[in-house]
Amino acid sequence: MARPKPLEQEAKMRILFADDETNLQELVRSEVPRMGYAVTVCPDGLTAVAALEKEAFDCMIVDLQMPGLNGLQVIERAAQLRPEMDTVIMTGNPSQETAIAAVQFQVFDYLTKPCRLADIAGLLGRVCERRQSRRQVAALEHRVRRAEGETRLIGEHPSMHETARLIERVAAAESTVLIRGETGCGKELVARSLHEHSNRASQPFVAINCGALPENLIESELFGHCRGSFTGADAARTGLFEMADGGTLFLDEIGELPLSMQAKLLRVLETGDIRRVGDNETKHIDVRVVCATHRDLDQMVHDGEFREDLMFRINTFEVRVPALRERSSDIPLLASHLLKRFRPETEGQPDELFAPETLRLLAEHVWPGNVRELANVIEHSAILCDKLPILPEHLPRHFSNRQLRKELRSSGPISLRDLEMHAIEEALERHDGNKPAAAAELGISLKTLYNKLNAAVDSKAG
Ligand SMILES: Nc1ncnc2c1ncn2[C@@H]1O[C@H](COP(=O)(O)OP(=O)(O)OP(=O)(O)O)[C@@H](O)[C@H]1O
Repeated sequence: MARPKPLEQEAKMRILFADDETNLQELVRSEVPRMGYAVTVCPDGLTAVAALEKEAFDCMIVDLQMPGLNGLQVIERAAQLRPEMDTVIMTGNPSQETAIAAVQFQVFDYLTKPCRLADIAGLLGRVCERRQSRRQVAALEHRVRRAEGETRLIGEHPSMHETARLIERVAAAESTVLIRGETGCGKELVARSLHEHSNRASQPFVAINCGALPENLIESELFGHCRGSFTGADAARTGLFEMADGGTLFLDEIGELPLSMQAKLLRVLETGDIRRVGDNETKHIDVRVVCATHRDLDQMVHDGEFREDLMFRINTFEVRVPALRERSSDIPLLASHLLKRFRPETEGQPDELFAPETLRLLAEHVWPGNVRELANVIEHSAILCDKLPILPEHLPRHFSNRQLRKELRSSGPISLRDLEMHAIEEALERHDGNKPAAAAELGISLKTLYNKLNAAVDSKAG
């Protein structure tokens, strides 16, 4: 007999069973709890609706022929009262009418009478599995939303308004879009926003970083493969194009795509047909492709590193996302938005969340890593700060060193040690605060770098 999965047993699925047959009522009342579920048995439709009004159930098994309200009337009412509940029909003679009603109310399944206990158990096991996968999907969606943040482009700078206007205009078109901008400036967010403003919004948005996969894997990642098509292909695999069917495929870092794959991508964009690795058949798919790059694709075309015909195919529309330093007036707004992402309970305006000196330091930074770098800085500060506002001391070390540098400079002639600090800070800024990288560039050990930073702070404190 099928057993419910442990996760669902923990939550103990609640079943509403409605049938006027007393034998079946008795059987269900005594046996279903033994399967690990809580069950409420109702002898007719009216009692079932009354139970639904009072209590929430995970699954309802309902007979179609009952006195008072019949099964379909109960289902109709249940769809209004408990839309989350899964419904199963029980019937002695499944008719076309039943089937149509089943589709209309999105009934999960039906049982044909006389039904055996094993049938009920098997069916409840399937309901469990479905509810469990739905919860897992919802949990994953929640995690993704938390990690990515909401798809809202924050920014009041005219260049961001222009980007937002372009997104709205281009979203409805089916054409491919090329998003250009520096690393971390929000290209993926723009791609998601394009998808959400398009007619495909309810379909999947699938993203891949073309630079993150070795050349030999990228084809199977994009187009899928058949079982046994290469060593290690133990099972067939659906490619990202198929996963995105009906929706949008975001090809990030398109400039990293090897030339051999560029030719294959061009073919897919022209025909809409994909072929899994090792397959002879092609499959037609309906995917809108959005690409992004931080590289100079025109120069790459010129240098023969990127196919010109592919370039023409992907840049029907271009959206340029401005670098953060070009819109530094947006930093307070963005910093507050990101702080609220890391601390969802946070409320308030930028000048309540950040000290004026903190905002000044943030505004002066050049942000080579753009909004992603700002997000890292804000996450760092949010962890260090117990009570808002965020002060300069909560910012990563290289910010407080910048402040220190300014103070040292304005206090008189520059000493050799100040100059050394200046070189260190510049290196840290260039490497986005990455100390090992900065130390390597300066030709000193990491330990020496730490010693010098600590000495600078101590001499200021002293
Ligand atoms: N205008 C914006 N409003 C709110 N959040 C933003 C904005 N721009 C970027 N972000 C956030 O900054 C982070 C980096 O953005 P995203 O991944 O879209 O950048 P990217 O340009 O695609 O980066 P890469 O070049 O590395 O692929 C994300 O957490 C994103 O939510």
